[in-house]
Amino acid sequence: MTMEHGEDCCVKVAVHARPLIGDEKLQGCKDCVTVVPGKPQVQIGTHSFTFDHVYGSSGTPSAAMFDECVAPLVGGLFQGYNATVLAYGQTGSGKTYTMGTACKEATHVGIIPRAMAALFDKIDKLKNQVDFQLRVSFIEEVENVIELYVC
Ligand SMILES: Nc1ncnc2c1ncn2[C@@H]1O[C@H](COP(=O)(O)OP(=O)(O)OP(=O)(O)O)[C@@H](O)[C@H]1O
Repeated sequence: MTMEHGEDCCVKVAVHARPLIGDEKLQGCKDCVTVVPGKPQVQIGTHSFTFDHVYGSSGTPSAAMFDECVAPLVGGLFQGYNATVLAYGQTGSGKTYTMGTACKEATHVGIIPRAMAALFDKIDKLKNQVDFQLRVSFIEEVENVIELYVC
């Protein structure tokens, strides 16, 4: 698939490469994806792939990912822009972890709780000037069953 990217494109693609997890280490798996330092690029074998953003497994990628990719979209909501953030990847690649809907570790806060905190922070600052109405829906596919929650 070819996708135009850059400042002018309204679709941005960020990659979050996760480290090997317990079972993979036990099975002797080796990391095959290398994040190229200083570039939004991953290397697999001799092939390089460039994206809008690439985050490795060190540091606090979800904080940087939120600040660079999602915070501007939360700001845009208050200027009337719509935005969608979706996680795509094969099973076990880290979508739930990255989005933060299964936060078990206090040290890892994913994209959704960060977006909610930023949203309510902004609402709190503007609440004396504007009335806000919030509607939340949450959709998750679990073993081919789609669950939709609307609050
Ligand atoms: N960046 C990361 N650092 C450390 N562990 C991670 C990271 N990303 C994912 N993991 C771990 O990898 C495993 C799989 O991640 P996760 O459940 O988020 O995958 P998924 O893409 O949502 O899978 P599925 O599509 O099957 O629901 C989990 O044990 C998770 O804790």
